[in-house]
Order: sequence, then structure tokens, then C-alpha cells
Amino acid sequence: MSDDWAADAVEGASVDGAPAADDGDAVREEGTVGDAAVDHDARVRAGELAARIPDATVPPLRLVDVTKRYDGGGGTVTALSHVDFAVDAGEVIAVIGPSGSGKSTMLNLLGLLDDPTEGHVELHGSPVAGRSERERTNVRRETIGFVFQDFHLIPTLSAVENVRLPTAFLPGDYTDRAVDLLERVGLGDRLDHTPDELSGGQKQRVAIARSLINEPDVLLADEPTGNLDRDTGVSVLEEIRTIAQGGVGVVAVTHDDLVTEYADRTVELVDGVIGDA
Ligand SMILES: Nc1ncnc2c1ncn2[C@@H]1O[C@H](COP(=O)(O)OP(=O)(O)OP(=O)(O)O)[C@@H](O)[C@H]1O
Repeated sequence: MSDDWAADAVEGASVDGAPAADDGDAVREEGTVGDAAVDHDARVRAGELAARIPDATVPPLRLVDVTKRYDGGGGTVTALSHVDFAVDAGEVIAVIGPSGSGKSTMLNLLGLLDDPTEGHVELHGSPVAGRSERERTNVRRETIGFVFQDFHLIPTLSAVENVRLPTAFLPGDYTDRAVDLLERVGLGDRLDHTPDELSGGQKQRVAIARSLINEPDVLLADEPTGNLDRDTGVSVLEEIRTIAQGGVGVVAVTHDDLVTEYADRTVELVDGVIGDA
């Protein structure tokens, strides 16, 4: 799983991934004559704007009665069974469960990297099914940030270069934003350090800053403290809490009790069935 995730996190976003900033201009140019045209123009733009602003009462990411089965040489495995799950803006959810219980499968579905066999994944209340691979990739880049146990930083790039990497093919220069994010996670004095010049906790902070470069609504974290000692884990989790306070929903798959201490709620998967822990 991590390879897919890593590819997505560090791959530059395509130009198609840029926000549709020009749509309003196109509409404005059409309605240039008379008050009626101007009113129409304003109404169209207001409607478009409303359509782009997420409804705060709708969870940014949701699994609705999701079942996932894998068919392989060894027969059919039901990895998830009738899972209902939603992450709200600003909450931190820990997902725990024994090995093989379906945690990675669930993260793959939440990350739009795989499709359920039954049920559906909703993004801001709209089903993801039926969208083209390109739409899905774009929407993933605009909506979801990924953080991994082993950081997945590019060793030859500095902290700033790693953080702005997902924007490589977007118009504009994201260096200032990358610097701001690194300052936010306490690395303002490590901007030009490469990963091997950083501690484990600092690397994870760079990875967290990178996950935020596209202003995601949801952060998906796979064992975010897995490679960190307890004190470093605490500081990374405090950072994650601060990010959630800014309105980002966080889902962290973990075996670490520390993560559950920092979570607003913990859910447990057992044999693909979800329940409160
Ligand atoms: N591609 C696949 N093909 C067939 N079976 C799979 C596939 N991926 C996962 N499984 C099976 O689905 C079940 C859930 O796997 P999953 O990787 O989601 O568990 P997990 O809770 O993340 O485990 P771990 O904590 O060990 O990483 C397991 O029984 C696993 O063997």
C-alpha cells in the first residue's frame, strides 16, 4: 500500500489538478451587455461559488456500507464488511485493529486509491464512483494529504524542496507557502537541510508540512509515530492536533496507544468489521 501512497504524495500535481480559477472569468466575459446580463452573471458566479464551498455539515470523507473483497489465488478474502465511517472536519480518529483486520484496506479506500466491492465512498457528500482516473487523481490531490510511517522524503532534496514537491507542475511558486508550513511545524531553521541532516521527528514534520501544501480537508496517516520514540511521537501528535484544530479531519491507522490518547475517538477493526474501541 505504501508505495501507492508514496507515489501520490510526492508526485507533482498535474496542471489539470489546479483549481478551476478561470471558470468565473469565462462566465463574466459572456455576460457583458446590460443589467440583466450582469445579474445573470452574478447569480451564475454565486451558484458556482456555493458549489465549491464544502457544506460544513457534510463529512469531507465517508464510507457508506462498504464491503471490500479480494479475489486471488487463495480464494476470496472479505477485508471489510459493511463498514460505515465518516471523518468530520477538525476531528482526529485513530483506527486500530490486529494485523489483517482491514486497516490498510480502509485507508486505501479513504485515499481513493481503490474501490469498494459494495457500498460507496463519498467526498463532501458526493459519491466517488464513476469519476475518471484523472478526476479522481485531481480530487485526491486537492482534498487528501498523506503521511507515512517512514516519511517518504526525497533524500536529495532540501526540506523546502520536499514540501513544495507536490506542487511541481502547478502554476505559480509555492516556495513561500512551503517555508510558512515548515515554520508552522517548528522547522524554520532547517529549511535547507536534507532528510539525512534531520532527526526522525523532524523528518516526520517535513512530511506533515508536505501533506498540507495542497490545503487538504483530510489527512490520512499510516502509523505516523511508528518510527519515532515516545517524546518525538508526542511532539508530532501535538502538531497533528494543531492541524486538526485548523479544520482538517485526520484519520490515523496505528498500533501506538499514544495516538489513541491524542485522538478524539478511536475505532477498531476486527475481521473487517468496524466498531467503537
Ligand atoms: N491485494 C490483496 N489480495 C488479497 N487479499 C488481500 C489483499 N490485500 C489485503 N488482503 C487481505 O485482506 C485482509 C485485510 O488486509 P489489510 O492489509 O487491510 O490488513 P491490516 O489491518 O492493514 O493489516 P496489518 O496491520 O498487518 O498491516 C487480510 O486478510 C489480507 O490478507
